[in-house]
Amino acid sequence: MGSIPSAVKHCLSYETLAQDYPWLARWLQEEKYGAICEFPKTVKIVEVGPRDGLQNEKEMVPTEVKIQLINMLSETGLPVIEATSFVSFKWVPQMADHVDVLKGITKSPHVKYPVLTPNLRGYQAAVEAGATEVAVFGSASETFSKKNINCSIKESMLRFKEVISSAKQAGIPVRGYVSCALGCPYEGHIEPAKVTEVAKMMYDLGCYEISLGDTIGVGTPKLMANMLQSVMKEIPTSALAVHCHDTHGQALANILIALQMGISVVDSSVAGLGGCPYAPGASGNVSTEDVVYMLHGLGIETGVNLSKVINAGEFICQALNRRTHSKVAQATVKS
Ligand SMILES: CC(C)(COP(=O)([O-])OP(=O)([O-])OC[C@H]1O[C@@H](n2cnc3c(N)ncnc32)[C@H](O)[C@@H]1OP(=O)([O-])[O-])[C@@H](O)C(=O)NCCC(=O)NCCSC(=O)C[C@@](C)(O)CC(=O)[O-]
Repeated sequence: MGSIPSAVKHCLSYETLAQDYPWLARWLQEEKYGAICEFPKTVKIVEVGPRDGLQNEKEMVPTEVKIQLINMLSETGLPVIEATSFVSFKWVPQMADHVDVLKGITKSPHVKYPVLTPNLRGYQAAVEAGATEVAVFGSASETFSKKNINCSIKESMLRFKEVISSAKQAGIPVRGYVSCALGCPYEGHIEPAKVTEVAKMMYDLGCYEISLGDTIGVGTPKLMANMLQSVMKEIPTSALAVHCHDTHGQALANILIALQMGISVVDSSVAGLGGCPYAPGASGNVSTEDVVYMLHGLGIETGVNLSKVINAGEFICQALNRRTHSKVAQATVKS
């Protein structure tokens, strides 16, 4: 079991500790107390910029710009690029060109291009347009569920069930999102038990991966650890991802603790673009550039070429006439 600090031995039963906090137990097992605990050797980055990053833009972003952004990102080594969403154009006008985007991109055989599908109608349209992976998106907050997808959590599960059973028949993998995992713009604090319940329902329905979203970026590492600890009791760690918005500047810290707890899938957005139209106050996602920089600095492999991501970020920022939110890009690109 390695050397356990005597202070810990005296305060707590190590067995109880190891049972309740498996990630902490792993950490304590390190021979050198104080050494950084085991991080995953590789991390899969799920790039959500073209969808989450652009969905909240007020001015319509030309379809060709979206296509060029995805094509540039496809050359960076990113394994997953969320391309668009098959939602109602009345709800999210920016994603109305979903068919043209999905059909217009040059698909790399090394990249997956999932799209959001809130219901069977969206799923069918996505598949018709060539989608080979989809994502359903639920919420741990009842109010957010109603505001975002116009139905209760219970109703959303019925919709997801339809999508997932059709997808299963077609051999299409389905990812699941749980929004408001660390707080809700309408309800405030969300109990980890509620996040766990919703995540478990989606996992049991057949989502291969559950992405836990700090939709409005209110989380802190402590909240992240508490929430993950609860969810990990029900869902294998290898099937979990974190999706952090950086509203309060906590995203990298939250990701770091998630990595220390064994999470090896991280969502991020090029140039830190983003925000959900139904989550007032939410700022952009954590930037892909900053996540890649941190991961590489930790010696974690991503397969991603940082300078190519910075170029893609520069491209989209120029197209939007916007300064990048990525600190790494700001430090690297001389304007
Ligand atoms: C879910 C619905 C469609 C329900 O919308 P609804 O109004 O309940 O559905 P409805 O069945 O009553 O239909 C209303 C209209 O939408 C149409 N419709 C119905 N379904 C579709 C569809 N799939 N695609 C296109 N159109 C659709 C339907 O045909 C009808 O058209 P009308 O008769 O009025 O002309 C709507 O609420 C919606 O589109 N919501 C999407 C909201 C959204 O995209 N939010 C952002 C993504 S979530 C997010 O960003 C968070 C995340 C994932 O990043 C993680 C995190 O950060 O936490």
